[in-house]
Amino acid sequence: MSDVAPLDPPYDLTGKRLWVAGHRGMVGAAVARRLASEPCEVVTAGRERLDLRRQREAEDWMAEARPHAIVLAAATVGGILANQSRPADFLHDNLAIEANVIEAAARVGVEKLLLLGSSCIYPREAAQPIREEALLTGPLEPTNEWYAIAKIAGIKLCQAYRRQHGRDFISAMPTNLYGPGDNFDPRESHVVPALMRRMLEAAEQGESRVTVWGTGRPRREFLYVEDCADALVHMLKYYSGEMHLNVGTGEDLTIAELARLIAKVVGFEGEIAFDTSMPDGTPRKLLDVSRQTALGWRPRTTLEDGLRATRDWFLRNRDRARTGA
Ligand SMILES: NC(=O)C1=CN([C@@H]2O[C@H](COP(=O)(O)OP(=O)(O)OC[C@H]3O[C@@H](n4cnc5c(N)ncnc54)[C@H](OP(=O)(O)O)[C@@H]3O)[C@@H](O)[C@H]2O)C=CC1
Ligand SMILES: C[C@H]1O[C@H](OP(=O)(O)OP(=O)(O)OC[C@H]2O[C@@H](n3cnc4c(=O)[nH]c(N)nc43)[C@H](O)[C@@H]2O)[C@@H](O)[C@@H](O)C1=O
Repeated sequence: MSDVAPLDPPYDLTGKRLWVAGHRGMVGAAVARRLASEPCEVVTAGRERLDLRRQREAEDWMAEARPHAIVLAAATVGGILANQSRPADFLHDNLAIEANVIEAAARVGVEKLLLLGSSCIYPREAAQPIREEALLTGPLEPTNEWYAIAKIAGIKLCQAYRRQHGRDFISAMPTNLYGPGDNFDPRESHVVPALMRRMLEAAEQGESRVTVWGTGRPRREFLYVEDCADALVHMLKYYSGEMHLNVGTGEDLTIAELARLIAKVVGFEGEIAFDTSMPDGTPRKLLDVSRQTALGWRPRTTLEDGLRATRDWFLRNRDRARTGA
């Protein structure tokens, strides 16, 4: 038995103004696409006008836009190497964005706010599958502790504003995501876009070998971003509570298995080598998705189908995808 049940009646999006913060990013763009089929208005502002690390800019925008609800998908985001090499950016930027948006939202009386966290908030050695209660029960994974601390602070801000000011601010902890709009820059990216691009280019150039970072033994769970966006909209409508909620598939695989699947999807037939001088990161982070299931949501896209759709998006959008070029 789960301790969550869908809100009845749900939070009604009809006629509401929803601000998607981070609408040009992979998740924010998918949320904006998903909201197009809801009876609400989506408002957005680009970073050139609104840098959410600046409190004044966040406050001025909130006073002007007056959203009823917010999906906070703006963040400094990156894969294992980006996290390791830019600890100050990952800690400072994310703390500042969360604090500024949440405080400004509370001031103007925003009805509902959904904060995006990440499965890296959990202890490195958490029991698998990871239940929400594992938060703050042990040491974090060193490669991403800076980012994790900021995301944990975000969860706590939502809880604190709920307790002190009665705000319906909730938080979602998605597993590793991938899909259209992902970052394909090799130093910044997560594993799916990194390997997809490396293997596509190797196949195109007739290379016989690609290198995968680490031992290939860590296990990861991957959720297609369009499914994630659907889960987030479901949460907005059907969830209210202090507890952060896991968002995932409940299934994982090793990085070596993922590499073989990506090779199949992009048509790379050469050798897959492992560079063990690169970090493995967390050995495993499989989410327990019982609460998500109890809320009435489950994912639709298989990993192989999602990888095919991501490949097709990348091939169609090479000129505008983030590649670090
Ligand atoms: N990708 C993943 O695997 C996972 C992501 N998440 C979470 O989902 C959320 C979105 O991630 P994702 O879409 O992958 O990341 P992206 O890097 O694709 O998008 C991040 C977005 O945030 C915006 N942004 C960053 N800094 C600022 C700032 N200072 N002011 C205003 N806007 C800013 C970016 O704007 P611009 O376009 O101008 O750069 C961009 O639109 C994050 O909170 C992340 O933690 C959670 C689990 C896994
Ligand atoms: C979503 C999550 O993302 C980050 O954590 P992570 O799960 O470790 O993310 P990752 O996708 O970068 O790596 C997954 C695994 O894959 C291996 N791997 C192989 N080859 C490549 C490769 O070429 N690039 C990358 N990036 N990883 C590779 C890599 O060594 C690791 O074992 C957090 O920092 C944090 O930001 C967070 O929340």
